[in-house]
Amino acid sequence: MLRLAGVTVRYGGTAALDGVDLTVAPGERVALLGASGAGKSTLLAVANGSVAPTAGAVRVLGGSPADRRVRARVGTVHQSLELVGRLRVVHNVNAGLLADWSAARAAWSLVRPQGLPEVLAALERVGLADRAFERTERLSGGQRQRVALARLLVQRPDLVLADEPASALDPVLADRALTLLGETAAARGGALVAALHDPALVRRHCDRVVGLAGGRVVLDRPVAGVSAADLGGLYGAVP
Ligand SMILES: Nc1ncnc2c1ncn2[C@@H]1O[C@H](COP(=O)(O)OP(=O)(O)OP(=O)(O)O)[C@@H](O)[C@H]1O
Repeated sequence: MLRLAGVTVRYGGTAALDGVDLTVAPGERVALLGASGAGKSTLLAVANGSVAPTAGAVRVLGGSPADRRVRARVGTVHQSLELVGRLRVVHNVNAGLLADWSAARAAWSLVRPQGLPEVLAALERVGLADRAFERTERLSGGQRQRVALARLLVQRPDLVLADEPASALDPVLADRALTLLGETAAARGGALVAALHDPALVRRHCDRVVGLAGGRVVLDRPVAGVSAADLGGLYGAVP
């Protein structure tokens, strides 16, 4: 489903990833943990093809992550959300369907939202049906995070990548968001890889923990085998 072999990403003198080997199988729910700057976002960016490795090889769903057909099957909740603030919520959610559409249909969707029943159903699932026609920039940070989640739901990807998808959500909504991400991956027999900081969410929603430090994998274990001391090692102190 996802395979990184000896992947290094350099930004000038900094190695954001340094010789990372990682294989994720269908059905797995993997939590990426690590301190700020450890390389979590870079690993997700390499997996969705938005960053090319300086060295090493990446295979996603049997192909290259740069391949347009592969990218259409990979859904990402970005840390920066990647929403267009002046567009209405429905238009941003619609973008999850774009890969399946012709250019003409995509352009027309900006005038008249296409796939509306699906879009509204996704907004209902994230608790935002009543904000569907509002300008996205008027929503709170947590509401915007749920718009990005709804966009991923309508995309129905095989591989779900999420970069701190619950960082702006209250505990109940965070739990719901992780449930939806896991269900979305499971619906297509896929996998979930999520950068998370909350150990409680990790324990409830993931099977495996991959810990990064300084761009290297320093921990790779089933979640049941991860101790508070392991987490302390990743973050420099026991949380
Ligand atoms: N576009 C970039 N240009 C230069 N350096 C970058 C860039 N993106 C990331 N880096 C560097 O790569 C390293 C890893 O960054 P990354 O964003 O992957 O960490 P992270 O674990 O996701 O951190 P956080 O938890 O703060 O989001 C950091 O040292 C960062 O400064």
